[in-house]
Amino acid sequence: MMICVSISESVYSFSKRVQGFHELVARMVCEDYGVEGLLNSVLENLIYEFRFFKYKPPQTKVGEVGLVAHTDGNFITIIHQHEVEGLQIKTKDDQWIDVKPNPSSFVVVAGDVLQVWSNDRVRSCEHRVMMKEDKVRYSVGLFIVAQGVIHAPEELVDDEHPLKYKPLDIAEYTRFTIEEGAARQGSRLQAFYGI
Ligand SMILES: O=C(O)CCC(=O)C(=O)O
Ligand SMILES: [Fe+2]
Repeated sequence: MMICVSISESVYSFSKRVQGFHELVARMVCEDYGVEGLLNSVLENLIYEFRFFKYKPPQTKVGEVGLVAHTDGNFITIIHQHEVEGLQIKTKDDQWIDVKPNPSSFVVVAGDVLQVWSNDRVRSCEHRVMMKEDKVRYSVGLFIVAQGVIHAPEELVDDEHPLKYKPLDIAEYTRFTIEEGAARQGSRLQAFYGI
């Protein structure tokens, strides 16, 4: 029982710190696009889900897929890998690059909802897990999830950036991403909007 209490306290305090880091990232995004006045309304509409992942060592060969390529359907995800590598990010020129684990580093992954909110200024990032070492792999992620209906603020719509997406109903999009599953080829956001 004591162990449970101390684990839940540790998880809570760790996730609170990562939440603080996310708030900094959100501030940087808003400042970068000249909409710092919107920061509070963006943050107010978010909830935080902390998830733990455990990947078995590769069953047949080293270099097995642990998690298929996908973009996250939420706003932003912050990932931390514990010791064993595996996370890969796809670059703009379609190259997969390894993200090496480091005790003090976190990976900030833009999700589909940030792409909609930013009117395509920030693109959701394709990533996957490749099991390259013959070891169990642990990672944690703080999934920052928007609620309600998300649309690009008018400040981010202009002649150079015409409105790209109709308002996104998060509940409807979540249902769609669950039905499509992570294994779908191509962008779920594009499929949802039929573009
Ligand atoms: O385990 C990881 O490093 C990534 C997990 C992930 O991308 C996800 O659950 O969406
Ligand atoms: Fe992901």
